[in-house]
Amino acid sequence: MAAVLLPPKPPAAPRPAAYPAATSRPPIEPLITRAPGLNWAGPGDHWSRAWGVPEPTARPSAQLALPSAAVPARTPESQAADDPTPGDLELVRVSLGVLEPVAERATAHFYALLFLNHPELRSLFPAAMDVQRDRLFRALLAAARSAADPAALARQLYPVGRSHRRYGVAAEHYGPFGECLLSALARYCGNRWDARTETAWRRVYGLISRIMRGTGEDTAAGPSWWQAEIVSHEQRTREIAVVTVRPDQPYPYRAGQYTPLETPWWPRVWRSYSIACAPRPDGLLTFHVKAVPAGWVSNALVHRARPGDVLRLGPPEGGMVVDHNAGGNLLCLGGGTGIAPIRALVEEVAEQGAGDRRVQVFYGARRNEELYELQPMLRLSQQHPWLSVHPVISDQRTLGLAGTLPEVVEAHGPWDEYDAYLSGPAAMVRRGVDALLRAGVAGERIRHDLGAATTA
Ligand SMILES: NC(=O)C1=CN([C@@H]2O[C@H](COP(=O)(O)OP(=O)(O)OC[C@H]3O[C@@H](n4cnc5c(N)ncnc54)[C@H](O)[C@@H]3O)[C@@H](O)[C@H]2O)C=CC1
Repeated sequence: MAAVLLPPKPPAAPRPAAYPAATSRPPIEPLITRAPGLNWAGPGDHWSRAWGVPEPTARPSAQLALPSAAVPARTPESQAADDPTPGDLELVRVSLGVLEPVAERATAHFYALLFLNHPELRSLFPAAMDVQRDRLFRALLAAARSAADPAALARQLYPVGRSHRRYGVAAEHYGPFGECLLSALARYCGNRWDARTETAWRRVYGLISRIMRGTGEDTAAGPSWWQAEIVSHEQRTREIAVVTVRPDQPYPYRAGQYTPLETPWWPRVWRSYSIACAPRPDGLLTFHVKAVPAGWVSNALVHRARPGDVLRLGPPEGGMVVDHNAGGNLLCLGGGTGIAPIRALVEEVAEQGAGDRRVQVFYGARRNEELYELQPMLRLSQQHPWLSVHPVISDQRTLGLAGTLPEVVEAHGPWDEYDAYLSGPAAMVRRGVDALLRAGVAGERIRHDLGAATTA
């Protein structure tokens, strides 16, 4: 019943080589500057520079430079360059067991050391560290657990290395990260920390940082971020906006994928949004955004963003894509703004040719007025005889089918001849998967990117 992730294919339509530069606008004051308690790093930090200059170029690798009483015959630098031995991996595994119960305190100690000894690195992190706090440290620990399988480790670290590039992490930062990581580990491993354990961790961290630097410098993989100027901002309801942007260079993706997005109002805070259109010849991308309570990015996008403002996009992610060679019928459940990727999938089927496919879209909301994308979806169904669009309302009894999406779709089964795509609130997707399984859809034919796209 897990999502089936297909590898993305190159975009169908060729794109122009470059787009016009973003319109010049007065600088935006990040909202974080009005919340001094959140520790805003200030103008001139890495984020600010990221908006004005090209991506960082690859610099010579920095080696770990730790004061060490480890193994006298070897320098710390040369130890970090060795691959870990089976004995090293066992020592790392044992120390991870010791660290697990105190991971929270070790994390806090790691960041305290990092920001105290390297205040210039503070600006690589979001102003509010609540979500971020565990991320880097936990990612490093998770990577250390996988170090026995270098191929799996490389797969695990590839997206991490790529995303660190858009956070402004450069090759020379890996030395300070490693230095503080080892100090935090040493402190929280207590008397289980000795010279051999330190050497083992140096080698494991050396391996991790070599892979991360390699993926970060993999320019063949394309840019690690795009600047994208807002070209239209349509307020569909009080809380929902449809935002269209023009990336500064071609942005290859597949319908059904989502993109990490950063606004100038909340530097270094990235949220994922599904792209609500199939790749277009003019290269524009559309997003559906609902302002949710305490959602910094979504509120800024709905209530502040205007044409001319410039966002940053990360590379596309997600595998909720259609296999156009397979040709089966498609059943799509879009709940609320979860209709965004469903619309993109329908457009892509229209471009590629539906053939014998039938496509059934169940589009759910709590109230009539929240079906903000119903008219465009109905127009598509009038243009394409293979497409049916069914509005579903759960909290009113006035329009379309009555009930929650999972209930209604299950009642209209069986669906055993369909591939299913779900997008919307997490609870809806989970219940939807269960309902589809009961309605005869095979688990491997159910696709979603649960939890990936967000509106916060
Ligand atoms: N903006 C985007 O690009 C995307 C957004 N999403 C996610 O979609 C969600 C959309 O939120 P809203 O528009 O506020 O949706 P909503 O809360 O108004 O609900 C939309 C639909 O889902 C059903 N539903 C909600 N909770 C349910 C439950 N527990 N069991 C069964 N059905 C349930 C409702 O009955 C309604 O039909 C957000 O969580 C967002 O993160 C997902 C993919 C893309």
